[in-house]
Amino acid sequence: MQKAVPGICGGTGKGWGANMPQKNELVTLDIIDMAHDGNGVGRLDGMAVFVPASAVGDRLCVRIVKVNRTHCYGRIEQILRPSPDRIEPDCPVSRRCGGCVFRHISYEAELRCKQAFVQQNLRRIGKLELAAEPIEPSPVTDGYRNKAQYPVRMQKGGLCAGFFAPRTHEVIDCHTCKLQPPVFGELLEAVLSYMHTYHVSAYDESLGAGLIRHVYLRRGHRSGQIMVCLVVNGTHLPNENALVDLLLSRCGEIVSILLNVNERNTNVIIGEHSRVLYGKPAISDVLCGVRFELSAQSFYQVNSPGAELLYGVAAEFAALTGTETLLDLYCGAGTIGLSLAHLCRQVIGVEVVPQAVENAVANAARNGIKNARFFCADAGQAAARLAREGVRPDVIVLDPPRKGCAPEVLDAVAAMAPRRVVMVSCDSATMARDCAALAAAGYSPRRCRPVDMFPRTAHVEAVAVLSRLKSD
Ligand SMILES: C[S@@+](CC[C@H](N)C(=O)[O-])C[C@H]1O[C@@H](n2cnc3c(N)ncnc32)[C@H](O)[C@@H]1O
Repeated sequence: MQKAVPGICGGTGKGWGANMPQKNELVTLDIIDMAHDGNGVGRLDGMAVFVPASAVGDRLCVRIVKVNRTHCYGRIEQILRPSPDRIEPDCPVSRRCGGCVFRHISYEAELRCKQAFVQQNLRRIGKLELAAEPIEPSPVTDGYRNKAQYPVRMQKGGLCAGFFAPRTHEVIDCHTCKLQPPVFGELLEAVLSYMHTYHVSAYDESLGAGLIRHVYLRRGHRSGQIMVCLVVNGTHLPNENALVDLLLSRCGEIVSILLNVNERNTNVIIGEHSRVLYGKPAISDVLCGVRFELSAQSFYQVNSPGAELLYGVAAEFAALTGTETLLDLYCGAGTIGLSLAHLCRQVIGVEVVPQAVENAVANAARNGIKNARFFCADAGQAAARLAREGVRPDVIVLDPPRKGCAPEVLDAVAAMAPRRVVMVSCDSATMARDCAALAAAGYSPRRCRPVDMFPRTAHVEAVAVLSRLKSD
């Protein structure tokens, strides 16, 4: 336990003993670990204190800002002795926007944290005795995002656009983000200037009124093609031609300008229907040597050089020989399956978003890939149906959203008895849980390797492979 140090951080000097820390008290704290959301962790009488923007090795004067029964939260008042991992943060809003929780430590230190997060999840959640292989660093750590979704709101009498502050719908006004290419900031400012000129309103979620909700931008990393999609609480915008002319005058890489209609009271950003204001309904990009068409609704990994690494690890773990049937569940626009199609006999892809499936089908055709077919269905229902129909894939790739696989998906996967299951996941906690469920169903987790797809943020991707214990 660290006692408050009188004089240094203005603490009371009292020993904590069995006393609970009190809100607003100042304590001296050594940071000894990192939590999965990027907060540093210190201990007061065994009670965990979570401190944003701290680093292992820091000695801090911390103000207690929230006390719960088992843990509390603190805010740095003074750094008494800095961690050797510390660097000067290079973003003025990183603390407030909550995206880049690691801007204050070196990338090497961030990678060590992420390696430990994945390892802890395998052990604590999955109860798996599997050593995570060394993390693959991202080839790029800034400007890597190929997609941005800026909320637009009226705040304090002015137009604001940027990012939601953590756990709120308060918009942090920020037009440039180090994780995004600079052209995204220029396009956002063009939209705001159009809104000023033509008095176009921003969405007000408390009233369900106002027009522009989000500015959604996507840029093909290899192709350079840009999509500008305005998510609108309505079907039309004033002076649409002026908006198009302004955007095109600011950026020569735009191939698609869309008006996406979202009139629902929902946190889901993109609505179902889009109208083309200029160019094409989709952009294209090249990933792993395959050209992909991408609509606004289609999932596409946000860090393209990182995605090539990720898919490379998935390919290594899938160990295809050319004879296999590969089932790609949660396939998005078909990126994993199509990048592996030349290594197997056939690919079956399943995805729930219709526009992504349309993209996947078109992507197979435009790349001359004839051994891939795609279904629009819920992964659980499709897997159960394929299992009932006697489809026996040799390898199944699972790349679910953050919440992981539904139990019925894992049951159907086990019923199809593939030789190997490759799990690709952006949440190693749910991945560990799902690996444990497959282990209970007769699969042995063999390897796991983290891949850092999201530098400077708390997120990390991981790939695992499990093989069937019983061969029949
Ligand atoms: C993490 S993304 C992976 C997509 C693709 N494998 C890739 O790397 O681009 C997860 C995908 O699962 C889809 N999805 C979410 N829930 C689903 C469900 N219940 N059934 C099928 N697909 C689902 C999402 O639309 C998204 O495309």
